[in-house]
Amino acid sequence: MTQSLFITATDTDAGKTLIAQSILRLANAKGKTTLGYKPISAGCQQTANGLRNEDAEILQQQATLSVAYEQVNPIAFVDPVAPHLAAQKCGETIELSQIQRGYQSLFELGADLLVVEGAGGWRLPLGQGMFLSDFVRDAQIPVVLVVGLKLGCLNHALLTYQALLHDGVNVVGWIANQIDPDMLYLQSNIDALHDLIGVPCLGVVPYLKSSQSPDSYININMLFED
Ligand SMILES: Nc1ncnc2c1ncn2[C@@H]1O[C@H](COP(=O)(O)OP(=O)(O)OP(=O)(O)O)[C@@H](O)[C@H]1O
Ligand SMILES: C[C@H](N)[C@H](N)CCCCCC(=O)O
Ligand SMILES: [Mg+2]
Repeated sequence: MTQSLFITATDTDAGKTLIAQSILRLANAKGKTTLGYKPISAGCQQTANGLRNEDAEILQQQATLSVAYEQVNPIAFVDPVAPHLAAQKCGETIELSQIQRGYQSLFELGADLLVVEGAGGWRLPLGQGMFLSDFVRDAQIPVVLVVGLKLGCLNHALLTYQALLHDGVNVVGWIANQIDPDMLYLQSNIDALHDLIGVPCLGVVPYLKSSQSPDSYININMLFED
């Protein structure tokens, strides 16, 4: 049975891709078969093969099962902005049904783990009164919340956690990810997050040099039954 996970965060640039690829690597190392899904990307390069987004390429490369780029990332925009605004500029609308179909087709491949990376934060607007969170809620995908550790993250983390609970999704855990190398009162902030968020912490990732891996700071054992 496929275990799906949706990686959300307190904000864009909080570390969703860093954590998503780490979870894939850790699952691969346990002998699991894996797939990644980045339903919507904004911030793409135009290539001879079409639009390509770095996050989606990373997820595609880390997965053990090989699928076409368009399956990993069906909806892509050039401009690195809110996707529904990029869509508007192109005269397009983002369809929830396309996101759902893409998810279903990957799910049916039967990997042990399917890691889905959001875009921006939890309540990402898709336009027409819809949100990416609607897809996650309806598909009942368990959620991991990445908290980008920087000043202001307590409010962002709590608002996101409250919205997740309000939406009735299964929050399997949260991961603290230090994105500000000089954050003051770092440990006190992490302690406050432990107090505020009522689900397990799956890891605390320090600020990393580009050559360093987050893998040893993350524990995925509780994501799997065996
Ligand atoms: N712990 C860390 N230490 C150092 N740099 C980090 C850390 N976490 C993330 N970064 C860097 O911060 C940037 C944003 O991280 P990342 O791309 O994972 O965020 P994201 O939440 O996936 O963003 P988006 O919303 O664009 O998908 C990247 O350059 C990444 O390498
Ligand atoms: C371009 C960026 N890196 C992300 N892919 C998209 C972030 C959208 C944020 C929308 C918002 O909540 O304001
Ligand atoms: Mg990302």
